[in-house]
Amino acid sequence: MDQSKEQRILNSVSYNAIKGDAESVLDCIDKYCSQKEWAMNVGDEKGLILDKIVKEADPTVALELGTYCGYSAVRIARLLKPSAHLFSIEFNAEFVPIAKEIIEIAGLEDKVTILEGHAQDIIPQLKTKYNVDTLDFVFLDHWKDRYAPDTILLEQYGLLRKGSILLADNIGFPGAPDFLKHVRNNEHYECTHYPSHLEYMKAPDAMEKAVYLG
Ligand SMILES: Nc1ncnc2c1ncn2CCCCCNC(=O)c1cc(-c2ccc(F)cc2)cc(O)c1O
Ligand SMILES: [Mg+2]
Repeated sequence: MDQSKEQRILNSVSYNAIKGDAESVLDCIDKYCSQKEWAMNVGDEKGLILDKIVKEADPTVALELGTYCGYSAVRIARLLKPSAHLFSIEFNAEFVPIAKEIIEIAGLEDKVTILEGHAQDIIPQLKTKYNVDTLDFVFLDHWKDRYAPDTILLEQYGLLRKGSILLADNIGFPGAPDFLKHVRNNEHYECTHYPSHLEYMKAPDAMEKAVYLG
């Protein structure tokens, strides 16, 4: 059976990255996906915006929706302080082992827990099953039409606190209009728009930061 694109990305990281060096893992994926095969990692340009917001948030508990190959999990986890942890939810069973391997090559396996399943099924379990109190930072990068309903779930399950920072990928393309409608002109959120470009392409894209005000 032919290997998948995601398996080929893992092969490239495994062969070219320096073990335990998160930066080299990111550089390897960005190089492969800009020169060989496009893939839906947040990428180097939007990755700098992600870095900036993670540093600003300095989260103790972070959540990512949509792990894919683990690129943004490595990007986030490499910036976390020693006591901090990232939960990343991925529903595609084929991607989970690949992401786990890439996160391990980056030496960040102790900082990241990948939870397999749909966000809408796992979010309700975060407090009871995963001992989460509230989330300091959430990166939304899964199905674009799930951003809004899953944000509402986070609110309803008391997982957001005054100052929790949400950052959403692909506000420009593929777009997440319902999410923008939910957080903008909403007294419970303070929003900031970050224009950028689609990963590894010239096409415009953007990210949206939404700070929960309680
Ligand atoms: N825990 C969970 N719950 C629900 N869904 C879950 C999930 N875990 C995973 N998924 C399912 C996510 C599937 C991938 C989501 N991301 C995307 O669909 C995505 C697409 C593009 C794109 C751009 C230009 C194009 F021409 C084509 C595609 C770019 C991006 O940066 C994207 O993030
Ligand atoms: Mg994305």
